[in-house]
Amino acid sequence: MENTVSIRKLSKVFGKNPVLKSLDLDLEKGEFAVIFGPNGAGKTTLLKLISTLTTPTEGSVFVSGFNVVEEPEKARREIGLLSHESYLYGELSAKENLRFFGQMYGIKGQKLEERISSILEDTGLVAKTDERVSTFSRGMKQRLSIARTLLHRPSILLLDEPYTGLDPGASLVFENLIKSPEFQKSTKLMVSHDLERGFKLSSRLLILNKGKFVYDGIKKDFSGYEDFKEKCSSMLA
Ligand SMILES: Nc1ncnc2c1ncn2[C@@H]1O[C@H](COP(=O)(O)OP(=O)(O)OP(=O)(O)O)[C@@H](O)[C@H]1O
Repeated sequence: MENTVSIRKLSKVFGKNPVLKSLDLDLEKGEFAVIFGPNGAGKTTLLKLISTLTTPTEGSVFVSGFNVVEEPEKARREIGLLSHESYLYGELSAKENLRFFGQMYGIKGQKLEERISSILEDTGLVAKTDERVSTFSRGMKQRLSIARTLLHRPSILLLDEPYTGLDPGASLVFENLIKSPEFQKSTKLMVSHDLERGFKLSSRLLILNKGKFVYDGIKKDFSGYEDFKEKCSSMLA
């Protein structure tokens, strides 16, 4: 099976702080993996490295075959990142924001307009299409962030604590979208502190602790969530 994320001997050092220590990871196409781990383990740093927001100290990351350091633009087109940061422009309308991001991802013309209409509908934002984002409620901004993440139909979804910032309505929109046929085939890597939700959604479970994977297994190895919690919670401290 094709690997859509391939990480080799990846290390990241901030100053004198070694945050990620020679990580290896392969994600197969369509896999839904969740990374758990204590505060400061390096989870967000790992997602930032995959999404080209920061660069490795050592090692390599390939996204759908593109080296994130050598071909960051091509790698970025493959990725949708949903995190606490909305990356939206307050002075632009919902549509203008999506146009901006769509163009950045190389989508143009009629195709872009169709994608924008469709994702605004999916996220329940049609009535807000031409309104400035600075006037949006927090929930509306969250919905638009989801739209921005999914607009270019990324093959890889990187989800950094996606539920932390989402209200129940936006959570539902998000879950329905990632379970939809369009995104079922995309590879998903989620970072979460919510063990139960992460366990339920994913097929593969990873635990990162002090910059190293201390567990890498599949959900089927456990009889259920309680079993997972019992066997793995000691690794999360
Ligand atoms: N830009 C940066 N400059 C310096 N240190 C950083 C930077 N970004 C992260 N760090 C440090 O790297 C370590 C790992 O941070 P990271 O945010 O990746 O952890 P995390 O596992 O996502 O934690 P949490 O669960 O608390 O979000 C921390 O010690 C943090 O202070």
